[in-house]
Amino acid sequence: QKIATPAKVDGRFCGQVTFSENEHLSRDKRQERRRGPWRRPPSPPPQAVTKPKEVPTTPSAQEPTTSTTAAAPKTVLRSASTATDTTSAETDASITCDSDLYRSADGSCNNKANPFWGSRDSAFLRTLEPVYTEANDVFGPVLASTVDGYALPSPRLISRIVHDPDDFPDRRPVMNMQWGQFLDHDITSTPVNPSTETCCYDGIVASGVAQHPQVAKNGPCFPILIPAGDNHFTTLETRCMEFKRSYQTMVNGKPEQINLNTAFVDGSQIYGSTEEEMDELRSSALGRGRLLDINDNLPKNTDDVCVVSNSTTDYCLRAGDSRVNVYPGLGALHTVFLRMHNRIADGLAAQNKSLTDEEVFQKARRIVGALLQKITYSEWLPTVVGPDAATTYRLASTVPYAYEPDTNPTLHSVFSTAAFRYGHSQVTDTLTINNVAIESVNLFNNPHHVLHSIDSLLAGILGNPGQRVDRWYSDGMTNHVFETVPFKGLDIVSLNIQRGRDHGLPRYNQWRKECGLDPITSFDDMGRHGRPFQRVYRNTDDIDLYSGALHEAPVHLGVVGDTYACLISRQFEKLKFGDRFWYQNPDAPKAFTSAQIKEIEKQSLATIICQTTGLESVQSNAFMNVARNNRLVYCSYVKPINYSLF
Ligand code: HEM
Ligand SMILES: [Ca+2]
Repeated sequence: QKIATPAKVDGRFCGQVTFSENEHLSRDKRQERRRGPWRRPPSPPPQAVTKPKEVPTTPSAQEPTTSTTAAAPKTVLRSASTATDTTSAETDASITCDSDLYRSADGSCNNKANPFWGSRDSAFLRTLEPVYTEANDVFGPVLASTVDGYALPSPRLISRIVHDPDDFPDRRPVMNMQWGQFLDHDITSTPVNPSTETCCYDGIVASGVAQHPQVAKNGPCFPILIPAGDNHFTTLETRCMEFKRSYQTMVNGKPEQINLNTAFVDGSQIYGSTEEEMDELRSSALGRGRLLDINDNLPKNTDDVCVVSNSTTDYCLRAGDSRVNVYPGLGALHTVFLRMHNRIADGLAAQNKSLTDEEVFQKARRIVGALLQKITYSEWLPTVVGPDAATTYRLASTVPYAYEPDTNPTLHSVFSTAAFRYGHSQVTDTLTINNVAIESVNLFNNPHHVLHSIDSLLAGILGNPGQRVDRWYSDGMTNHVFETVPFKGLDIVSLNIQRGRDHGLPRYNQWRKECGLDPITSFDDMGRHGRPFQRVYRNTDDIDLYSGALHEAPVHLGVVGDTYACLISRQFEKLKFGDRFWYQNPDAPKAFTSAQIKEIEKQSLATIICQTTGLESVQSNAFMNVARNNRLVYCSYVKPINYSLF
């Protein structure tokens, strides 16, 4: 039962986010929208705080380098986040945080003194300064060894030699991976340069150039040139992989990338990261406070590019994050939470006849956000970074909560560019749906199974083992990502390594030191993994973070090694203690009562799947296998939230 793929999906790769003009409202428009009916009238007088100076982009980085390059998007970029945690930004405009009842759609005004911390369009933060080559005002990616000046290995060579396809099933189910992607799309989305140019031009490989000519000029093209001898991309035509550099702004004199999502774990992948997106995803047609649906499924996206094998029954899905179609497991979780929002809205509306559409919507959104935080921190994170890091970084929900206004929740570049991409190693070669193992190439960008087989899809994700986080990847992820034309698929490992270089990310050993770990001084330090690394890298100090960290053995009871556990835990600590609307914050506006928190904490991903699908049972921690200490929850016994408490 293979689903046919169309011959061509237009030049854009699905799952890659670019700016579009209408995504960007002017600040005035945003301010105007922010004054929705649920916003408290400004009494006491609104607190005016300053907005950081609009940061100009370097013409060399952003101006079209060829006639086919699209203009840089018009957007108000926020560098309130500043290049490091400690530097302060210049300011020139102000934003009025006139509402305090609920989270804003774009995450602004969460921190009252620094209203853009964690908001959409913030520049990423740096713990270690970015490293770019600097010549003639061009900041380019570092492509040579800092030790001996030799060219760094091609990302594809690293992928093929170090991260070759192999099969090491984990004890944990596919859901452990799937929550990671769903959560990732709540907190980070880095736009690429909006140019529509095809970077792999005819003859680029045959000409023998080391890099695309635009690299020296900081143009958008930075395609991955594949060395001869590749076992999959063998022809001159296929030995070039499309890659556009990320959109850049300038922060403290250096290029910086930006985040299109709200940093907070606030359900922005469900609700959108702007007021406009949120408005478009809502509907009161079937009752107050609901999200738009089509027969309890996600609504239609007419702008996206996805595989629609049967246009009468299938359509591209729409959600708060544009990448919803990339993988069916992801679309399934989006559907579960869309349904959960609508169940909650119906429950609240039935309980309280006087609530307006707006009030029901915001209350339901707040409960869904709390559920996401509870599941992420209490059920999922300890299985990823292990219970020790969860304790060290105060991630457990049993730690008494006190909001820290000096904690900046804005995402760190290293987290989005490398550490949190560890989950690509967990992706399996197939998903079993209706008893058929379907290959990745027929899963990417294909909403069919989400629309027609969600129960079977989820049962497979909960019941089948995922892959271990290790240096080995599935063939689907290294040779066939978003493939619609044979041998024109992408390699996720190559993209991740190239992205690290695009963003000027310091190298693996520097991050080990930053995390208080010993640097790797000899390939022998890497044990049996040293040999493949030595085949591609000349020096251990050249190893790219994304690649190097994946040779580490997992931490006790977690899936990632020490370096990623450190980088991931640090970020989640900030996302918790830097979130004024954190569900356990007793001082949050409209703070949940302890009875309400208890009621929320009774729910789990298992009970939520139970309430929104036809499954009969789900293991109580959905991220671990069924075991004596992880028994099945029988869905017929699951009680919905007691809405009378809210
Ligand atoms: C299930 C299949 C998945 C596919 C097909 C997929 C695909 C992709 C692609 C194509 C990119 C952009 C790469 C680039 O050009 O830089 C990306 C980025 C990323 N992925 Fe995945 N991914 C998957 C699963 C996951 C999982 C399980 C996680 C985490 C546990 C994850 C975390 C990330 C992160 C953090 C980014 C960077 C996001 C940003 O800021 O833009 N992905 N993924
Ligand atoms: Ca978010």
